[in-house]
Amino acid sequence: MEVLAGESNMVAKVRENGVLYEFDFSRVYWNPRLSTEHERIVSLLHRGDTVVDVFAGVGPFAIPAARRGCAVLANDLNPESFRWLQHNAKLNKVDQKITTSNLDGRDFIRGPVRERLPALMKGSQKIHVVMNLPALALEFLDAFKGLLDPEPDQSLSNLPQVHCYGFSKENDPQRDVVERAEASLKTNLQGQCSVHLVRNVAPNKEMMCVSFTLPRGVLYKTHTQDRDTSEEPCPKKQKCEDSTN
Ligand SMILES: C[S@@+](CC[C@H](N)C(=O)[O-])C[C@H]1O[C@@H](n2cnc3c(N)ncnc32)[C@H](O)[C@@H]1O
Repeated sequence: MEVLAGESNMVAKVRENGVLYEFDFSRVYWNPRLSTEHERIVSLLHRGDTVVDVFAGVGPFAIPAARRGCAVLANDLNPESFRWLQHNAKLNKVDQKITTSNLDGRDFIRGPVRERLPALMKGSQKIHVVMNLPALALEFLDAFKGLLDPEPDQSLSNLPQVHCYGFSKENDPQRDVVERAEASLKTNLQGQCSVHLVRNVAPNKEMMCVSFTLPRGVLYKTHTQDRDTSEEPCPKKQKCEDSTN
Protein backbone atom coordinates (compact mmCIF):
# COMPACT_ATOMS: atom_id res chain seq x y z
CA MET A 1 0.00 0.00 0.00
CA GLU A 2 1.32 3.44 -0.96
CA VAL A 3 0.30 7.01 -0.12
CA LEU A 4 0.06 8.86 -3.45
CA ALA A 5 -0.51 12.36 -2.06
CA GLY A 6 -0.85 14.11 1.28
CA GLU A 7 0.40 13.18 4.72
CA SER A 8 2.04 9.73 4.98
CA ASN A 9 -0.25 8.50 7.72
CA MET A 10 -2.13 5.21 7.31
CA VAL A 11 -3.76 5.19 10.73
CA ALA A 12 -7.49 4.74 10.18
CA LYS A 13 -10.55 5.05 12.41
CA VAL A 14 -13.30 2.66 11.32
CA ARG A 15 -16.72 1.91 12.73
CA GLU A 16 -18.08 -1.61 12.17
CA ASN A 17 -21.41 -2.78 13.61
CA GLY A 18 -21.35 0.23 15.97
CA VAL A 19 -17.84 -0.49 17.33
CA LEU A 20 -14.89 1.86 16.80
CA TYR A 21 -11.49 0.50 15.73
CA GLU A 22 -8.20 2.25 15.10
CA PHE A 23 -5.25 0.68 13.30
CA ASP A 24 -2.47 1.30 10.81
CA PHE A 25 -3.96 0.12 7.50
CA SER A 26 -0.50 -0.56 6.06
CA ARG A 27 0.52 -2.95 8.87
CA VAL A 28 -2.55 -5.02 9.77
CA TYR A 29 -5.39 -6.98 8.18
CA TRP A 30 -8.79 -5.31 7.84
CA ASN A 31 -11.59 -6.31 5.47
CA PRO A 32 -14.88 -4.35 5.56
CA ARG A 33 -16.54 -7.22 3.63
CA LEU A 34 -16.43 -9.34 6.79
CA SER A 35 -18.72 -7.11 8.87
CA THR A 36 -21.77 -9.37 8.32
CA GLU A 37 -19.77 -12.44 9.31
CA HIS A 38 -18.42 -10.73 12.44
CA GLU A 39 -21.99 -9.82 13.36
CA ARG A 40 -23.26 -13.37 12.64
CA ILE A 41 -20.76 -14.97 15.02
CA VAL A 42 -21.24 -12.32 17.72
CA SER A 43 -25.02 -12.87 17.55
CA LEU A 44 -24.42 -16.48 18.72
CA LEU A 45 -22.80 -15.30 21.97
CA HIS A 46 -24.33 -14.84 25.40
CA ARG A 47 -23.13 -12.89 28.45
CA GLY A 48 -20.72 -15.09 30.42
CA ASP A 49 -19.62 -17.20 27.42
CA THR A 50 -15.91 -17.45 26.63
CA VAL A 51 -14.53 -16.62 23.19
CA VAL A 52 -11.14 -17.91 22.08
CA ASP A 53 -10.03 -15.95 19.02
CA VAL A 54 -6.96 -17.68 17.56
CA PHE A 55 -6.33 -15.20 14.69
CA ALA A 56 -7.85 -12.07 16.22
CA GLY A 57 -6.38 -9.29 14.06
CA VAL A 58 -7.27 -5.88 15.52
CA GLY A 59 -10.32 -7.31 17.27
CA PRO A 60 -13.49 -7.41 15.10
CA PHE A 61 -14.71 -10.61 16.80
CA ALA A 62 -12.97 -10.08 20.15
CA ILE A 63 -14.07 -6.51 20.96
CA PRO A 64 -17.82 -6.96 20.19
CA ALA A 65 -17.75 -10.28 22.08
CA ALA A 66 -16.30 -8.54 25.15
CA ARG A 67 -18.86 -5.73 24.79
CA ARG A 68 -21.55 -8.41 24.86
CA GLY A 69 -20.26 -9.61 28.23
CA CYS A 70 -18.07 -12.53 27.15
CA ALA A 71 -14.62 -13.28 28.54
CA VAL A 72 -12.20 -13.27 25.59
CA LEU A 73 -8.81 -14.83 24.93
CA ALA A 74 -7.52 -13.12 21.78
CA ASN A 75 -4.31 -13.88 19.93
CA ASP A 76 -2.45 -12.65 16.86
CA LEU A 77 1.06 -13.44 15.65
CA ASN A 78 1.60 -10.07 13.98
CA PRO A 79 3.03 -7.71 16.65
CA GLU A 80 1.30 -4.74 14.97
CA SER A 81 -2.11 -6.47 15.06
CA PHE A 82 -1.45 -7.42 18.68
CA ARG A 83 -0.63 -3.77 19.54
CA TRP A 84 -3.78 -2.42 17.83
CA LEU A 85 -5.89 -5.19 19.36
CA GLN A 86 -4.79 -4.03 22.82
CA HIS A 87 -5.35 -0.40 21.78
CA ASN A 88 -8.90 -1.18 20.56
CA ALA A 89 -9.71 -3.11 23.74
CA LYS A 90 -8.81 0.04 25.75
CA LEU A 91 -10.55 2.36 23.28
CA ASN A 92 -13.78 0.40 23.74
CA LYS A 93 -13.25 0.04 27.52
CA VAL A 94 -13.24 -3.77 27.43
CA ASP A 95 -9.56 -4.36 28.22
CA GLN A 96 -10.58 -6.00 31.54
CA LYS A 97 -12.57 -8.62 29.58
CA ILE A 98 -9.85 -9.51 27.02
CA THR A 99 -6.64 -11.41 27.64
CA THR A 100 -4.30 -10.92 24.68
CA SER A 101 -1.45 -13.06 23.36
CA ASN A 102 1.10 -12.54 20.61
CA LEU A 103 1.78 -16.17 19.61
CA ASP A 104 1.59 -18.51 16.67
CA GLY A 105 -1.95 -19.95 16.63
CA ARG A 106 -0.80 -23.50 17.37
CA ASP A 107 1.31 -22.34 20.35
CA PHE A 108 -1.64 -20.29 21.59
CA ILE A 109 -3.92 -23.36 21.51
CA ARG A 110 -1.31 -25.60 23.10
CA GLY A 111 -0.35 -22.95 25.71
CA PRO A 112 -2.85 -20.42 27.14
CA VAL A 113 -5.94 -22.20 25.73
CA ARG A 114 -4.92 -25.62 27.03
CA GLU A 115 -4.31 -24.07 30.49
CA ARG A 116 -7.77 -22.47 30.68
CA LEU A 117 -9.93 -25.12 29.00
CA PRO A 118 -10.34 -27.70 31.79
CA ALA A 119 -11.77 -25.11 34.22
CA LEU A 120 -13.98 -23.53 31.54
CA MET A 121 -15.31 -26.92 30.47
CA LYS A 122 -16.46 -27.63 34.03
CA GLY A 123 -18.78 -24.62 33.79
CA SER A 124 -22.03 -24.43 31.84
CA GLN A 125 -21.34 -21.28 29.79
CA LYS A 126 -20.49 -21.88 26.15
CA ILE A 127 -16.92 -21.77 24.85
CA HIS A 128 -16.57 -20.55 21.24
CA VAL A 129 -13.30 -20.90 19.34
CA VAL A 130 -13.01 -18.60 16.30
CA MET A 131 -10.35 -19.33 13.68
CA ASN A 132 -10.39 -16.79 10.87
CA LEU A 133 -7.26 -17.36 8.81
CA PRO A 134 -9.04 -18.88 5.79
CA ALA A 135 -5.90 -19.81 3.84
CA LEU A 136 -4.59 -21.99 6.69
CA ALA A 137 -6.94 -22.27 9.67
CA LEU A 138 -8.30 -25.73 8.78
CA GLU A 139 -4.76 -27.09 9.06
CA PHE A 140 -4.36 -25.57 12.54
CA LEU A 141 -7.21 -27.76 13.82
CA ASP A 142 -4.66 -30.53 14.48
CA ALA A 143 -3.50 -28.48 17.49
CA PHE A 144 -6.63 -29.71 19.34
CA LYS A 145 -5.74 -33.39 18.95
CA GLY A 146 -5.00 -34.88 22.36
CA LEU A 147 -4.84 -31.40 23.89
CA LEU A 148 -6.15 -32.46 27.31
CA ASP A 149 -5.54 -35.34 29.66
CA PRO A 150 -8.68 -37.43 30.18
CA GLU A 151 -10.57 -36.57 33.35
CA PRO A 152 -12.74 -38.95 35.39
CA ASP A 153 -15.80 -36.66 35.09
CA GLN A 154 -15.26 -35.86 31.40
CA SER A 155 -18.81 -36.97 30.52
CA LEU A 156 -19.98 -33.74 32.19
CA SER A 157 -17.68 -31.59 30.09
CA ASN A 158 -18.93 -28.60 28.22
CA LEU A 159 -17.12 -29.07 24.90
CA PRO A 160 -15.97 -26.01 22.88
CA GLN A 161 -17.83 -24.94 19.74
CA VAL A 162 -15.35 -24.25 16.89
CA HIS A 163 -15.96 -21.84 13.98
CA CYS A 164 -13.15 -22.42 11.49
CA TYR A 165 -12.79 -20.59 8.16
CA GLY A 166 -11.42 -21.88 4.89
CA PHE A 167 -11.18 -20.86 1.26
CA SER A 168 -12.30 -23.38 -1.33
CA LYS A 169 -11.96 -23.55 -5.10
CA GLU A 170 -13.66 -26.96 -5.33
CA ASN A 171 -16.99 -27.62 -7.09
CA ASP A 172 -18.48 -28.61 -3.75
CA PRO A 173 -16.88 -26.11 -1.31
CA GLN A 174 -19.05 -27.30 1.56
CA ARG A 175 -17.83 -30.87 1.26
CA ASP A 176 -14.25 -29.72 0.62
CA VAL A 177 -13.91 -27.71 3.85
CA VAL A 178 -15.54 -30.44 5.94
CA GLU A 179 -13.16 -33.05 4.49
CA ARG A 180 -10.17 -30.81 5.22
CA ALA A 181 -11.35 -30.25 8.80
CA GLU A 182 -11.79 -34.01 9.18
CA ALA A 183 -8.30 -34.65 7.82
CA SER A 184 -6.77 -32.27 10.39
CA LEU A 185 -8.78 -33.62 13.29
CA LYS A 186 -8.55 -37.24 12.09
CA THR A 187 -12.23 -37.73 12.84
CA ASN A 188 -15.56 -37.86 11.07
CA LEU A 189 -17.72 -34.72 11.26
CA GLN A 190 -20.51 -35.89 8.91
CA GLY A 191 -23.85 -34.91 10.42
CA GLN A 192 -22.10 -33.16 13.31
CA CYS A 193 -21.18 -29.84 11.73
CA SER A 194 -22.77 -26.96 9.87
CA VAL A 195 -21.19 -25.03 7.01
CA HIS A 196 -21.89 -21.39 6.19
CA LEU A 197 -20.99 -19.65 2.92
CA VAL A 198 -19.35 -16.40 4.09
CA ARG A 199 -18.71 -14.78 0.71
CA ASN A 200 -17.59 -15.28 -2.83
CA VAL A 201 -13.97 -14.04 -2.81
CA ALA A 202 -13.24 -14.39 -6.54
CA PRO A 203 -14.72 -16.34 -9.46
CA ASN A 204 -14.66 -19.95 -8.28
CA LYS A 205 -13.25 -19.13 -4.82
CA GLU A 206 -15.51 -19.19 -1.77
CA MET A 207 -14.87 -18.35 1.86
CA MET A 208 -16.61 -20.90 4.09
CA CYS A 209 -17.08 -21.33 7.84
CA VAL A 210 -17.34 -24.82 9.34
CA SER A 211 -18.88 -24.93 12.83
CA PHE A 212 -18.86 -28.00 15.07
CA THR A 213 -18.58 -29.12 18.65
CA LEU A 214 -15.04 -30.31 19.22
CA PRO A 215 -15.37 -34.10 19.51
CA ARG A 216 -14.42 -35.53 22.90
CA GLY A 217 -12.27 -38.17 21.16
CA VAL A 218 -10.22 -35.41 19.51
CA LEU A 219 -9.70 -33.24 22.56
CA TYR A 220 -8.69 -35.89 25.09
CA LYS A 221 -5.51 -37.92 24.92
CA THR A 222 -6.15 -41.61 24.38
CA HIS A 223 -3.96 -44.63 25.04
CA THR A 224 -3.34 -44.99 21.30
CA GLN A 225 -2.14 -41.37 21.11
CA ASP A 226 0.41 -42.17 23.82
CA ARG A 227 1.83 -44.81 21.43
CA ASP A 228 3.35 -43.90 18.05
CA THR A 229 0.40 -43.27 15.70
CA SER A 230 2.41 -41.77 12.82
CA GLU A 231 1.47 -44.69 10.55
CA GLU A 232 -2.28 -44.17 10.95
CA PRO A 233 -3.89 -42.83 7.75
CA CYS A 234 -6.12 -39.77 8.09
CA PRO A 235 -9.82 -40.18 7.15
CA LYS A 236 -9.38 -38.16 3.92
CA LYS A 237 -6.46 -40.33 2.79
CA GLN A 238 -8.45 -43.44 3.61
CA LYS A 239 -11.40 -42.20 1.52
CA CYS A 240 -9.14 -41.44 -1.47
CA GLU A 241 -7.48 -44.83 -1.22
CA ASP A 242 -10.85 -46.56 -0.92
CA SER A 243 -12.16 -44.85 -4.04
CA THR A 244 -9.22 -46.02 -6.16
CA ASN A 245 -9.71 -49.68 -5.19
C1 LIG B 1 -7.73 -13.02 7.96
S1 LIG B 1 -7.05 -12.14 9.31
C2 LIG B 1 -8.47 -12.12 10.39
C3 LIG B 1 -8.42 -11.02 11.39
C4 LIG B 1 -9.73 -10.84 12.16
N1 LIG B 1 -10.04 -12.00 12.96
C5 LIG B 1 -10.88 -10.55 11.21
O1 LIG B 1 -11.85 -11.30 11.20
O2 LIG B 1 -10.82 -9.56 10.48
C6 LIG B 1 -5.96 -13.34 9.99
C7 LIG B 1 -5.08 -12.85 11.13
O3 LIG B 1 -4.26 -13.94 11.52
C8 LIG B 1 -2.96 -13.47 11.85
N2 LIG B 1 -2.04 -14.61 11.68
C9 LIG B 1 -1.46 -15.05 10.52
N3 LIG B 1 -0.74 -16.16 10.77
C10 LIG B 1 -0.89 -16.44 12.08
C11 LIG B 1 -0.42 -17.47 12.92
N4 LIG B 1 0.36 -18.45 12.46
N5 LIG B 1 -0.77 -17.46 14.23
C12 LIG B 1 -1.56 -16.47 14.72
N6 LIG B 1 -2.03 -15.45 13.98
C13 LIG B 1 -1.71 -15.44 12.67
C14 LIG B 1 -2.73 -12.30 10.92
O4 LIG B 1 -1.79 -11.41 11.48
C15 LIG B 1 -4.14 -11.70 10.80
O5 LIG B 1 -4.33 -10.66 11.73
